[in-house]
Amino acid sequence: MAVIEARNVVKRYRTGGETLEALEGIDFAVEPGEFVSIMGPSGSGKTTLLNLLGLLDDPSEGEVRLDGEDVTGLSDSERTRSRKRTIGFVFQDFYLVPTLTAKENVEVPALFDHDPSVEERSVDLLERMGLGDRLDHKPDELSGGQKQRVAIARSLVNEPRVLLADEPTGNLDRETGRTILDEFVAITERDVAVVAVTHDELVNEYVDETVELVDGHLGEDVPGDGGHSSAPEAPGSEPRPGDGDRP
Ligand SMILES: Nc1ncnc2c1ncn2[C@@H]1O[C@H](COP(=O)(O)OP(=O)(O)OP(=O)(O)O)[C@@H](O)[C@H]1O
Repeated sequence: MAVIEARNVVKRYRTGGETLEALEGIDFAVEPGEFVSIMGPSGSGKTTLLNLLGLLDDPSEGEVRLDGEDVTGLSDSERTRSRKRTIGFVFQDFYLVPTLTAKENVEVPALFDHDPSVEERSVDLLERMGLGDRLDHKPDELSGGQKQRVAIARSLVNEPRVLLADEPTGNLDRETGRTILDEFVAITERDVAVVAVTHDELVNEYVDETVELVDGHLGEDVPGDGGHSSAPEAPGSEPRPGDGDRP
């Protein structure tokens, strides 16, 4: 069953007396462990769709389902709870807190849970991302790719089942982009679904499927290269730093 699904979703924005239909009836679903990219020209509705899938915004019509349950009618607090339990976000600009260390940044989404295991989870995630020797570095002491990996670790701290990423390789050089995409593939191997909005063709070497958005419509689905099962340059199944410590 799909972990997250949009059914016939329409999104209209009203500004200055005008109505713009940004999404015109979208059906989209992602299964656990699937890696899907959403591509399309600027203004085609990609971020709008990602925000709806991430329960950051409500559709004007249609349904968004988490684990088969329609979440469109939920109250704000119920929706926040569902979002926190199920969904992690990776933003293009990282949004790390400059005064906090890498370890503290990863702990931020779990801060109010008073969960004593959060520090251990943070260290574990950063080690998995190959940042075991950068735990106490602040963002301005890290490279772009390292910052992105801290942001990915942070998105995973509440053990989400879906990771939504907006232009995850947008600010990175190619080699660092590949490292990040390898991380995503490794995450899907833990049954987390990954949805990435992107303009970057490199992403398509790694995904199971690419969907095209054009003017608020979905075009044809294109099977990806299935990086995590076949592409030799996508070694998602290789051991990652820190994996050896895991049971
Ligand atoms: N809050 C808003 N209010 C009014 N119009 C909006 C709002 N957000 C987006 N739009 C409009 O909806 C359409 C889709 O925008 P969206 O940001 O989803 O596109 P996108 O495909 O992510 O674009 P890009 O690749 O440039 O980020 C655009 O025409 C945009 O101007």
